[in-house]
Amino acid sequence: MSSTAPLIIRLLASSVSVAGRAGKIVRDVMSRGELGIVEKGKDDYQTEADRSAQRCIISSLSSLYPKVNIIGEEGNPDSEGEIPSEWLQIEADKEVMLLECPSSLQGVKEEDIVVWVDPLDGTSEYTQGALMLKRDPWERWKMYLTHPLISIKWYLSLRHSNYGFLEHVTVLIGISVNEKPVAGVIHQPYFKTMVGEEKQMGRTIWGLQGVGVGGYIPAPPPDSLVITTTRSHSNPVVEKALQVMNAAQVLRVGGAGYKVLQLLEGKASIYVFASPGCKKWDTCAPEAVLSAAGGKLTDILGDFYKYGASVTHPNKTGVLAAVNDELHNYALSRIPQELKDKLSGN
Ligand SMILES: Nc1ncnc2c1ncn2[C@@H]1O[C@H](COP(=O)(O)O)[C@@H](OP(=O)(O)O)[C@H]1O
Ligand SMILES: [Mg+2]
Repeated sequence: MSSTAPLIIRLLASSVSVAGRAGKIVRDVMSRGELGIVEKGKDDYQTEADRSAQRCIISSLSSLYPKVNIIGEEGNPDSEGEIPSEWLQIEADKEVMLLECPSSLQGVKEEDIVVWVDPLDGTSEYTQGALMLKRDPWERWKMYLTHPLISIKWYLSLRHSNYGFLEHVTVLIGISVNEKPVAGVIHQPYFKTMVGEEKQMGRTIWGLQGVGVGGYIPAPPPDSLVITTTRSHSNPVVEKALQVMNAAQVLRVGGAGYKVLQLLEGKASIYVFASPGCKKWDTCAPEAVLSAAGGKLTDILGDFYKYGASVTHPNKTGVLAAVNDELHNYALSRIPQELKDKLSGN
């Protein structure tokens, strides 16, 4: 890797590369079929894929950037010993290495940076996708019996299912400088593309403040108002905030990363989640990519989250994101004050 490129460019290029490696780990765990689901808290689960992908990302980035503070969703992977050598990714993405660093980020030092890692955003969708992959009904039933996330009603509806939920899964790496997300990576391990006759799995979207975004084809917002929100963590307050938006359609999908992809690809124009639940690792990379594309991500009160090393992890006052300032202002103006008070604890 050229050591003359500015640090932010090298770190973003390494993050693009390691996100792809982590995505392969996510697919490999699924192919082996043993997900190793652990319940971390209410409606909060972790699998072998979350644990291994995080170890790959943190070990690789910290071997290259030892003074950068890296915070991951799954705690401290150092306690689990050495990682397999094939997980250590030290290559940097060649295209990102060619980017021009904006002058405001040229002098950034490792000590100024906090990296937020969500190794597998959309864990509910990942585990539910695993169930769909079991084509043998007996195998499915056995997995269902050990599966804490799925209701019997949902299980019975599987007859007409497809593998769609796996597309909601993303690997998120957000780079913040002086508390602000300035660069980010959203990798989609199950995105399928055809390269000639060959099917290729996975794509990586990146964003850099002052430069722009890459890895996907941008599209304008839909003509009518389409809102995207959670499909697995709803509650009455979340629903109330959706009702007041007057939307033509509500798109319920998994993961903060995938919801921001809906905005970037012109499938929705606003992302509303009026609830605590998301954490800094869920929103750092999506915020960085969305703002590099001209959008805005804040809490439900319209305030930006801060991403310094000492902040608390939960995003207590929800998420409000839009493809541009005008739609963000619109959404903010629709949220009733009593709902804002409720979330901010007033
Ligand atoms: N009520 C809740 N409890 C736990 N986690 C929540 C939550 N609401 C949102 N989250 C987390 O925020 C992310 C996006 O959620 P959602 O898909 O519902 O929009 C998910 O990240 P992970 O999948 O990485 O855990 C999810 O776990
Ligand atoms: Mg997440």
